[in-house]
Amino acid sequence: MPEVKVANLSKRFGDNAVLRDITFTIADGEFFTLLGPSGCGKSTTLACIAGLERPTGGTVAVGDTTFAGAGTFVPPEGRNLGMVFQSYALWPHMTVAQNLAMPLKIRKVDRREQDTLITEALAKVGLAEYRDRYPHQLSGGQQQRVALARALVYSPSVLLLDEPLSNLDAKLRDQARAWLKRLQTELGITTVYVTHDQDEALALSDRIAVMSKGDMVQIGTPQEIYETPATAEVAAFVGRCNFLTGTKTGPEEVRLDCTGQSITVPSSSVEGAGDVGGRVTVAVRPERLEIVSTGRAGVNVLTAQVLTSSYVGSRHEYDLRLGDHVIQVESNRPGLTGEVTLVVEPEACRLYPSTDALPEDVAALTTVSH
Ligand SMILES: Nc1ncnc2c1ncn2[C@@H]1O[C@H](COP(=O)(O)OP(=O)(O)OP(=O)(O)O)[C@@H](O)[C@H]1O
Repeated sequence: MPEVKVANLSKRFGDNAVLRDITFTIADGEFFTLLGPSGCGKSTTLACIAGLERPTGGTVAVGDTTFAGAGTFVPPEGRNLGMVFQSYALWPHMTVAQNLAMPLKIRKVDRREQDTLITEALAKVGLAEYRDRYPHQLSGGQQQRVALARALVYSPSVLLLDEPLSNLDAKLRDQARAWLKRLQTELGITTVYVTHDQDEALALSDRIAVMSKGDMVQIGTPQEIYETPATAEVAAFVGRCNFLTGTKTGPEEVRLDCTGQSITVPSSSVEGAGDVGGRVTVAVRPERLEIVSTGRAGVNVLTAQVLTSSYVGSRHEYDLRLGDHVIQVESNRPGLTGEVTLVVEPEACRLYPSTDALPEDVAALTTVSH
């Protein structure tokens, strides 16, 4: 299977620049996810790879073939890419087998060969027995598998999936996610996946590309994206995160605005957050904060008040008041109320320049009125 190379891709709709200088290379067999909030340009990027949109600038190449750029534009039907979109768009008046036959007819595959390919594709998605059913006789999950089989039936070089699971209910979606991952691994097909669901991106991907307002913000493995987000915005978007503003008072010390207390932080920080005297945002994940027995001494011991608690099966989630801030903490300790002692391991903290914009809803969540 070939590599997918997108270089300096830009796209404008009239005056609106929706993609700016997007560059990434997807390796053979990789599961690569474009992740970001609604409107950031994920689907447009995928559409430029598919040939459904013509880029304003930059290049798109698969293997040694340039599909777009330098005066070239190959239409979608010339690209041999498999596509599945949010609405599976099966033809309702055709059986499963007839749905799968359509792309083969368009490619003028002979009838006997068609039959073999349809049987193979349905076996891949576990629906060999369903070839004569109509779409309305299938569950949502099964319809989505048929859509996938229809995209695989002509052996595409790359699979492009745009929110293919978003029409499924939560439980079915979890099952479909696991199934899709197994299938992709078995087939070893290079896959570009679009989602705004961070859990889905973390669970499925070999690498994730996080986009924001038409820019590529970070590309990395799920672990890199979650544990070392490049910006506070990525930290806020991928997983839950607390943000505390303060002033850097030493190479490894920040005085927090919310309590006036100083905490020890790692000496390494995101570029622009390193200068002593500068304003910073400290980001820390809820599961990296620890509620301990009162009276504990040591580094980064803070006092907070329990505002609310909720039991979510595998753990308890607490909203705590820390000075004039609300922070979220995950804990195994049930039934905590009143004052609690909190430990913030220095290594759990990540520092960003405080000018790093946070989404408004996150900023609003972290402040409490007195
Ligand atoms: N055909 C079009 N004409 C004009 N503007 C468009 C067109 N298609 C997309 N846009 C705009 O481009 C921007 C990016 O859209 P895109 O669909 O790529 O975002 P997205 O990240 O996939 O969002 P979502 O998750 O909501 O699908 C949006 O502001 C959108 O309104």
